[in-house]
Amino acid sequence: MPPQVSTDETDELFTVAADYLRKRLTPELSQPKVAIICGSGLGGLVDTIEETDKVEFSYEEIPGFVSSTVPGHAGKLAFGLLGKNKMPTVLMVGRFHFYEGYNLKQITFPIRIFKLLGVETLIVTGAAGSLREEFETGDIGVLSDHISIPGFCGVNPLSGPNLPAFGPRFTALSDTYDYELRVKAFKAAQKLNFTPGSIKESIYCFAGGPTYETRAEARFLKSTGGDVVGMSTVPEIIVAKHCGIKILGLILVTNKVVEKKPKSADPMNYQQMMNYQDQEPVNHEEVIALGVSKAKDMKNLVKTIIELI
Ligand SMILES: O=P(O)(O)O[C@@H]1C[C@H](O)[C@@H](CO)O1
Ligand code: HPA
Repeated sequence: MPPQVSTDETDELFTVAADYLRKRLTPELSQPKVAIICGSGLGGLVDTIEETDKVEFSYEEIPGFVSSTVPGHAGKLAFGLLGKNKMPTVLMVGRFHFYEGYNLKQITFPIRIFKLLGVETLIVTGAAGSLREEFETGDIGVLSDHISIPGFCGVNPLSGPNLPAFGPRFTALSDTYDYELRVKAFKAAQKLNFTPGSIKESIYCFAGGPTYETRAEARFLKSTGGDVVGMSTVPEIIVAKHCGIKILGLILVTNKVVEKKPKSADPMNYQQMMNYQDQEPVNHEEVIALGVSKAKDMKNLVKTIIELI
């Protein structure tokens, strides 16, 4: 049974967890340069590494890791070589979410382990709902910025004592999303002949979940300037930025966020105007199914980006 994480114990556990993994890996795999976090339904990204090289650890066996409790998040760490350039890579096949009851230190614990192992680039993937007409289901968003709704209320993974070994007390987030990596994402999409316009720069709104948005919340989020909304991604990105890892965020648009009222409603017909039920509510099964159906595109995209690094 691995030690359980409490916020106070976490600091020493970074070294314990990194040593645990290092001791069980070949020198080639124990110093990954790239880490990938697989979002809902995107666990298939693990197939981008060759089966022959792959070494996997279930989260339950790694000191300090909590468990993935959400369907579509397998709960294992996979090490291997990825792409033609055989990039040493670690994949989190399944992530942790705030709404699972974990604190932000627990959710972001793996990021500092990656830093200790030598990771220089983090590719975060996730599912998100579209807040904009022009963001269609199945589109891929390349994150250019984010808005952390919990962050405005002081819910931030860097709250509490700073860990100077990893980074400064105050971290600027104005240039969080690496320019070169964003360009590489678009180059890779072009190389793969993705439909023009199906990959777009996007601003991600982080909401705590697990509830999807009310119509009024959706309207509020649209007014903030965000393009997509999801329940993850930002905590990991903040901690990666704190410790100087380069970041690329890739979002799969799995659904459209609810509309205020039916578009077709006749303003003179109160029965139509008050009937909000004509849009199917979003559900997690649909989110996973979309992820699985786009898995091949996401895999090819990530692999091609890494070959351009
Ligand atoms: O882990 P991600 O952000 O990919 O998953 C999204 C957010 C919730 O976990 C879930 C809701 O359907 O999908
Ligand atoms: N809202 C929040 N999180 C999500 C959504 C959504 O519509 N879709 C996938 N994750």
